[in-house]
Amino acid sequence: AAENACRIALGQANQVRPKLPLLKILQAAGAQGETFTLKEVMHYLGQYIMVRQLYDKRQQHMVYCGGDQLGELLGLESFSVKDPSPVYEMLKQNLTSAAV
Ligand SMILES: C[C@@H](c1ccc(Cl)cc1)n1cnc(-c2ccccc2)c1-c1c(C(=O)NCCN2CCN(C3CCCCC3)CC2)[nH]c2cc(Cl)ccc12
Repeated sequence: AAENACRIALGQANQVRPKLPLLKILQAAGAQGETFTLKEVMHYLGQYIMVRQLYDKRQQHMVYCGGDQLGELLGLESFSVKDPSPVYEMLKQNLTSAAV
């Protein structure tokens, strides 16, 4: 009924469309397609960091992304996963709403 239609519409509403530089990073981590939920974007960025071994093996909350496309996108040499603000800042610049 109407609430279902609304739920379906809202379900679509939380899709985001990464800009090309971010999309390339997500695809390098195995992402398919061009629109994602924010949760999926975070998952693939985490996978990317692991696959590219950008985190410090001893201090595993530290990510050293200088020299990597991720660092280019963040404008950072490194960051701690304990302070997500630079990542959210980057996402604000690199995600557009995919609402129909
Ligand atoms: C809470 C969450 C988070 C999520 C977003 C943010 Cl902006 C900060 C923090 N988080 C906590 N540690 C990590 C992390 C740490 C090192 C290497 C990879 C991921 C993550 C990140 C995830 C993720 O999807 N995390 C799932 C569980 N993680 C636990 C850590 N695990 C690894 C830790 C290093 C050793 C191998 C396992 C992987 C699964 N996605 C991210 C994307 C970015 Cl741009 C940065 C960090 C993460």
